[in-house]
Amino acid sequence: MFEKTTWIKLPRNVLVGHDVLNDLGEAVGDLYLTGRPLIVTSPTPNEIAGDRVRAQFDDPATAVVEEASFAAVEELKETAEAVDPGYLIALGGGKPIDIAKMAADHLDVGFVSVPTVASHDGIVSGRSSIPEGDTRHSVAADPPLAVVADTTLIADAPWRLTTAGCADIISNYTAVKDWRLARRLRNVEYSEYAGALSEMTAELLVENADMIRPGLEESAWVVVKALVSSGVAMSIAGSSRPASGAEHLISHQLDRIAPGKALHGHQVGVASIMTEYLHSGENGRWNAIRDALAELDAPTTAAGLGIDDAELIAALTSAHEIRDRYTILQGGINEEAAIEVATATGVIDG
Ligand SMILES: NC(=O)C1=CN([C@@H]2O[C@H](COP(=O)(O)OP(=O)(O)OC[C@H]3O[C@@H](n4cnc5c(N)ncnc54)[C@H](OP(=O)(O)O)[C@@H]3O)[C@@H](O)[C@H]2O)C=CC1
Ligand SMILES: O=C(CO)COP(=O)(O)O
Ligand SMILES: [Zn+2]
Repeated sequence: MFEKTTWIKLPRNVLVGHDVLNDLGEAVGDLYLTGRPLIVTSPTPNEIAGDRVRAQFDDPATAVVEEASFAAVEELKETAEAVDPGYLIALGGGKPIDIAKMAADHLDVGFVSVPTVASHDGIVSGRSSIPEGDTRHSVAADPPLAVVADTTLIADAPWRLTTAGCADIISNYTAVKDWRLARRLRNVEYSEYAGALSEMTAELLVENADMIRPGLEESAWVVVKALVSSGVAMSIAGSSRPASGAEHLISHQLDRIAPGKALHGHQVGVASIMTEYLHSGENGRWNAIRDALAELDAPTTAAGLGIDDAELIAALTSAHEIRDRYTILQGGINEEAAIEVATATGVIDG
């Protein structure tokens, strides 16, 4: 008997463009939600856009989160108990969006994502990534009911956050290679649709890297659209597989070994250069990944990430231990081989 079931949860409305923050109320109205909104934001986006958001709703409440942590999720749930919102609106970067996403799941209400930076694909996905101690938990949750991404705001945000978003997308290229490898060697469930969408998104960004420039609204638009595609690919797959392979394992290890030194997207970008080399050897496309990152002003070396060579090698050699996800690093890479790949790709000087 045929027993497969596919349940894909996707945002219903995705609005990307010039001044679309002014259309947030209308986009939310179109979702037929009831009750008052609780706006979950952090200090800077609250200052930049909080009033414009509040002005579009009756009786809105606001919670300002300062850090991404499980304690912040619990605190937000307590606020929600007092406020009794019908839904949450997450306004800001990954920090308030992840907190709102997780709290919305626990509270069994929907949430709307209003990113003010294009820093990684978590701003549109159904996954929260919350640090706790020296580990990072990747938690499944429902994706946003709608995404409203104002490219005017995002184009004005710090450029390094946008280049991190680009690098997170470029890393999908190796994530899909790892996923296919896992399908071949471990019969891991694989979605052709999600794999193709994710890969195409990364390819498009690599091809158009020279057109993505600071302060340009059109560039913000290209990057946000790519982040949306990547989030959709994860929703189709029902996991982060299309966007998270060995390069993400290395980045998650760097978060433990060298916390707070570099942005998530920048770390996965540098790691992706090396995992592409491991997949395809010296004649593979690792230099196309490196060149696209460089074109976008994203780091391509350990030094560019602000981490020392020993930290990078420690992350490479231990990345396979942190998660049960089959990748090119399955079984681990020894120190000698790690130094070899990092040196051959110019990530360390050797
Ligand atoms: N769900 C997922 O798949 C993933 C989630 N993450 C998580 O996301 C978080 C990191 O994401 P990131 O977006 O960098 O985090 P933040 O939300 O902390 O945003 C980054 C910085 O940008 C500021 N900011 C936000 N909007 C603007 C703007 N329009 N102009 C100027 N500054 C602005 C914030 O200020 P301020 O703090 O003052 O508000 C903050 O200092 C981490 O918590 C990480 O764990 C990372 C990768 C994947
Ligand atoms: O960052 C992500 C995709 O870009 C999420 O992946 P993880 O599941 O590894 O946290
Ligand atoms: Zn990522």
